[in-house]
Amino acid sequence: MTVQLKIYNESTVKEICSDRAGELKAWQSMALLDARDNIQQALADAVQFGMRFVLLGICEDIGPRANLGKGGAQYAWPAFLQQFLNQPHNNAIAMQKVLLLGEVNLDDLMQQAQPLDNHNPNDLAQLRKLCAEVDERVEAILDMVFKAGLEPIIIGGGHNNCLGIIRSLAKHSHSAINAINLDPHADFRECEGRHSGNGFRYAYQEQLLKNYHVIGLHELKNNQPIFDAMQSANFSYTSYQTINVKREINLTEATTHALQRFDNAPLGIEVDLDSLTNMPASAFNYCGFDVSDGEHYVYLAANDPRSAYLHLCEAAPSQHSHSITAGKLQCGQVISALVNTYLQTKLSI
Ligand SMILES: N=CN[C@@H](CCC(=O)O)C(=O)O
Repeated sequence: MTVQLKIYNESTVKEICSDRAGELKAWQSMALLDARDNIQQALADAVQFGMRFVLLGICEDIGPRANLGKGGAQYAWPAFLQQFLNQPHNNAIAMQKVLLLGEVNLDDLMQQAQPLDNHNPNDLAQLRKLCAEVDERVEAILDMVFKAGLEPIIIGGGHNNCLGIIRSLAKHSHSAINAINLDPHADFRECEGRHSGNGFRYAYQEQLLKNYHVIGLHELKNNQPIFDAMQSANFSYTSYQTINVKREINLTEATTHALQRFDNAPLGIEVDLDSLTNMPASAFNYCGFDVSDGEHYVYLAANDPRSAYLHLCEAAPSQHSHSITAGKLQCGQVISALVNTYLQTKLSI
């Protein structure tokens, strides 16, 4: 299979970046892949040159739409880049260790998905088939990233993309993996065709997910079969109600206890941006966590030496109630804050 990857070069980056005399911006300190070479070799060379992290974008809303949800998740990655690349560079984060790889090439699939109406059963089935194709493309790129020994940060698109990431990491580590997820939804719906609400269920069915814990799962935003399936898989959660309503346990304790229960298998850090209050997303949430809670969760999980990737998904700038411009600013800033937290934490351990 040809790897469907749009590798960024200087001109891609310059289109969205600005400069200022007397200061360095993040983009001026980061590396791009030298795409003249074979990609796998170029990634290996990047490691030799001191790269540790890879930024990879996924510009799709096929998964959320295939889950009967709303579109717009394809705009999260460019919104993130606009903010993140233009932030000033200083000693707080060694951006020299960050490789801006590019984005999964999904242009053809997005084009096929564009006219489909998820209220029409035939179109819905087609969206789910396209989502399975997205899975394959995500997996193929991550195979190269993990093989090179790089740590990916995957941004944009729906939560469906956890499956491609988990398949790749499990293959690379020759074992099922563990995942922690800040999310009001378990995304453990039945395997009825691929979409953003069943990535962890498929991973479990494929025996790629050993243990799975959801932080902030909303007791009233998941159907009973999801709770039953989570229980029979022996997976766990700490509910939003337990943390924020009854306040029986705080976010720090909930996350720390969950991390302590995992074994030594590689760990995926998952954040559904709809866990945060007022984030533009398909499942817009007025009853969620603050941005600083999200940062704290990422900080705790990134401090765990088993953590192997960060996946930030479901933000959809076009779902902002005022304008897509306001949505891009909000998604860009919040996703950047989570990436900054991850990098600062990982670089300090
Ligand atoms: N990844 C999110 N899944 C949720 C929300 C669906 C939506 O409204 O987009 C779910 O399946 O319930």
